Amino acid sequence: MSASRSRQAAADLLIETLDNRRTLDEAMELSETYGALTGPDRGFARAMASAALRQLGRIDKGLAPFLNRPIETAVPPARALLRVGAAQSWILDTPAHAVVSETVNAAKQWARARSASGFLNAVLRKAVNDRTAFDAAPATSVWPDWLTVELMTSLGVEGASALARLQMEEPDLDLTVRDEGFAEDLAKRIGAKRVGLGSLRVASGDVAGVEGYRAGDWWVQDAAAAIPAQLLDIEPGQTVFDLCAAPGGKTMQIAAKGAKTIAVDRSKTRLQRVEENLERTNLREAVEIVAANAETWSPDTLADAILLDAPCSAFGTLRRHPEGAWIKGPDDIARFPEVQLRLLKAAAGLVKPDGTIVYCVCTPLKREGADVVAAALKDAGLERAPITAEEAGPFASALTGAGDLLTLPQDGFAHDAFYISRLRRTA
Ligand SMILES: C[S@@+](CC[C@H](N)C(=O)[O-])C[C@H]1O[C@@H](n2cnc3c(N)ncnc32)[C@H](O)[C@@H]1O
Repeated sequence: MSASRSRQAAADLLIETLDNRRTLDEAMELSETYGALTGPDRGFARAMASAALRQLGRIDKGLAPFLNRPIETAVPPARALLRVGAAQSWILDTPAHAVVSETVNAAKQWARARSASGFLNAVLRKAVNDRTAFDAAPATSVWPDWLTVELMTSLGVEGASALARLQMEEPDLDLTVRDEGFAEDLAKRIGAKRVGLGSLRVASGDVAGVEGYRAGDWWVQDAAAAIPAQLLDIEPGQTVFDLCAAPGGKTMQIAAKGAKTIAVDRSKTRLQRVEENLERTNLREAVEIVAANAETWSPDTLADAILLDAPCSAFGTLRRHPEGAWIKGPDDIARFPEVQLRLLKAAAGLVKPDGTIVYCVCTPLKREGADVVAAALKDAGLERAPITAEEAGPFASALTGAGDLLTLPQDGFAHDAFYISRLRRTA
């Protein structure tokens, strides 16, 4: 019974994400079937849903030979259970008899799926014995076709393929340590590897169980996401604006360097996360939190430095949030370059002459990275302050000819894809 409940919960998570266009984190909050599970059943349900989302396009290609209609035409519970069954067999190596019997049982016990149980049984019995089409599907078919074209246009065929292969692996957990001086010691105690510019890496798992969580000694932040704030080169006491700050990963880095930090975000809900994160890490007093649109916000003083982590398509974080490839479409991401350019131009007016702006986006799409920076350099009173190989350290191979960073799998260890440019106000 509990084995089939975990299959039903995994399928429910897929319906919440793919049909109702929510993130997997939101789905796990909302799904009552998932919420009712405990212990290993809950962990297995999450693992099945996560594996299915991570390789969704390949799974659909793998199932296609056993279906006489496109999978999209199946009713949502049947479609979701098919994908859950395939993910168990082809990715999680669940024994064939358990895949078929427990996934079909899940359908029989689920009113909305009951009528599809015979169909599921027939398809899954074939699928567990034949993964040929799944194995033959190219890595880039983890994404919908339109996104593969987008990523190939920005990164080339090999670059996009490398990103897709990375998405198929379960990512580790990266931590940023509040007090850099304790990083080495903490790394030893929790058995972490040092990666990037001072991040610690542990296997993914229960975050709150890692030593130092409650004391606020560290926070979760991908090794590439930790770079932008490091490039600000802040002196203690300087005024730094963190525009687009929530949930506050980079705000904490800036505050931990002793800067007078103003964290601006237009989402009051997301600013609550900033507040919680600052409280937990004992950095709350160093930061003023402002709910405002950074395009029109007019503070009393100019900043010594600004970090602008602009809203973006977030396709550089698909290995952590693979559902992003399926719940966003071309129309959802079309507006970003204009918004990013407006925010960058606004930032140029908020920093002192000679002051630094670090612009970053967690996407490898050229039109949200290099193209936005090129447009701002034309008429926003900014010049590039190229990032040096010494500053980039293990990310040096990610430096562009112009001195920006585009962090991709080429750096030799897995991390998110970010575009980062450092600019200076000229007058
Ligand atoms: C990529 S996230 C920022 C992540 C954050 N810097 C961190 O490291 O944790 C982008 C943020 O921009 C905010 N945002 C989008 N448009 C904005 C605007 N016009 N003004 C201020 N914040 C904005 C969103 O609410 C979102 O929280």
